[in-house]
Amino acid sequence: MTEDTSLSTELEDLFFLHANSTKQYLIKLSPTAISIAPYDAQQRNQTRFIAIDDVYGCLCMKSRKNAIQCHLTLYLYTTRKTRVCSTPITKQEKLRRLRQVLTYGKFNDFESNLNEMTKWHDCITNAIYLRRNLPRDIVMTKRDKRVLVFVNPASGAGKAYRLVMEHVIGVWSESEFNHHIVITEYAGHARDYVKTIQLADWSGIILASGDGLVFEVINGLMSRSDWQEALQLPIGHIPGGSGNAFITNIIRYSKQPIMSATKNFVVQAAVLAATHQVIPFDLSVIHTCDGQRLFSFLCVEWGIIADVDCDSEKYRFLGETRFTVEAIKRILHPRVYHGYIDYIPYEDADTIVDFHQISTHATTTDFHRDLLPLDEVIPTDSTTTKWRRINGPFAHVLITSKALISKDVVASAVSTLSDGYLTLQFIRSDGPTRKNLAKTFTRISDGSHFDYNFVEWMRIRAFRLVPNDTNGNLMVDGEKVAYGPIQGEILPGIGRCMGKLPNINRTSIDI
Ligand SMILES: Nc1ncnc2c1ncn2[C@@H]1O[C@H](COP(=O)(O)OP(=O)(O)OP(=O)(O)O)[C@@H](O)[C@H]1O
Repeated sequence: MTEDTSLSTELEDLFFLHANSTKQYLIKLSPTAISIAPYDAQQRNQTRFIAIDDVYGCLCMKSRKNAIQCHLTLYLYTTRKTRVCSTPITKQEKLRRLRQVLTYGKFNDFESNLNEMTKWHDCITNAIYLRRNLPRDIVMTKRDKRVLVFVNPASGAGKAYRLVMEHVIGVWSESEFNHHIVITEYAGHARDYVKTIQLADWSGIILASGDGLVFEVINGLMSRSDWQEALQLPIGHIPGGSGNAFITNIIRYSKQPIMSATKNFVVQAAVLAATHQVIPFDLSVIHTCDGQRLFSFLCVEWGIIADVDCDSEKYRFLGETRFTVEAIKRILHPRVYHGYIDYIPYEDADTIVDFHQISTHATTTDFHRDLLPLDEVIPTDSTTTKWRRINGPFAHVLITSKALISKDVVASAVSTLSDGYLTLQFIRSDGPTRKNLAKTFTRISDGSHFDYNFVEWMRIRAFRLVPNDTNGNLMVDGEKVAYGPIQGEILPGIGRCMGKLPNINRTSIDI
């Protein structure tokens, strides 16, 4: 990494790199980096740099070995290139959690050294805060507010609580991330809770859970009369469920590699939450045949994926593997889904719709730009309306607003968090269905199933899906809803999440 000389250095002083060492280092802090150079001028070519973007926390501690010295510990979460065994030339990007202890003892008494280190601590934490580039409203009113964290002890295989205690609390202590934990006591607890919170008391909401609690909280916030203000609270996610699509999409958007091991994935999400930026994400409004209006952040499933999602509930103890087990069963014994899909194609000009311009007195019914009442037939004459119709029968129907619907299912590879459209994909059941489904499920882990011409897909703005049967599975964000006609419409960029902008020029460090 080359130093950006246009940025002024804010602090500099002499440190040891650990308590026993006698070798001194000149350490400089700038708004973007910390440089560590041997004090001996002849060794200055050994200068190393730590990007502030890689530092998630910094704490002052008394040295246990020397009564007057004070440690300044930097906590880092950084990109490193590691060699992949099978291919000696290729290097793979890995995220590593590291500590760098800087020892300070310039003064002859501990208090003076501590005062100096407190100044360094404040400057470094301020530099981290500024790199987060938070929206003005949050900077002005919420800097010292706590984040409200819901932990669902029933999530996934019942592991969310343990994961939080073992891997999240430590990261948040190191980053001095101000939070308040509520352990949910019953289904619907988080929804009830967010309906009555004082919005001004909190700087965001984090769900340590699966996607079910994310869905519940979004819908709780949308049911408030001040829903517009409520939606301004950024939502974060610690993966604790069997499906953790919300945080997976957030990390994918940041262009970080998504950690495969559960512990590493949880640490990755905890660091991201503690250093988050606020990023918009798309929601869609959904009407179900029993008169409910729901807000979806992820997908509407019909056909094989809905059956896999719903009928794998009995294998919940298997965690994420439950989906694979049920998928194999369903591919071997495929079903046919009769009905039709009406849709409005998405056009690039649609992106100009800005829901934040809706007046503060607007109700959520103002969202319905294209939807008709569910009992009214949609006219699909192409000369008079934008609506189009696709007739079944189908084997697979999926409508998504994000790229991934679970950690290893890339439903639509090009989608981001807020691109202003839904992606409709389907497979008709008039071909070799078993073979087509097997091929699709083999390649859906990276989204390349779209390369098959039997997987039809398109970008849409609104849809109505009408099954002919009266019984079956329809899922919204993994939650089962009433079976029957269902419709929805995209609400571009209306939500805010705790994410990270992709940092294309990000440089790894070497310490
Ligand atoms: N203490 C609790 N006891 C029982 N159910 C709870 C409790 N707290 C929350 N719930 C409910 O558990 C449901 C599922 O939650 P969550 O999404 O966190 O886990 P999951 O189902 O394992 O994950 P996924 O939805 O990804 O499969 C939610 O609808 C939520 O209301």
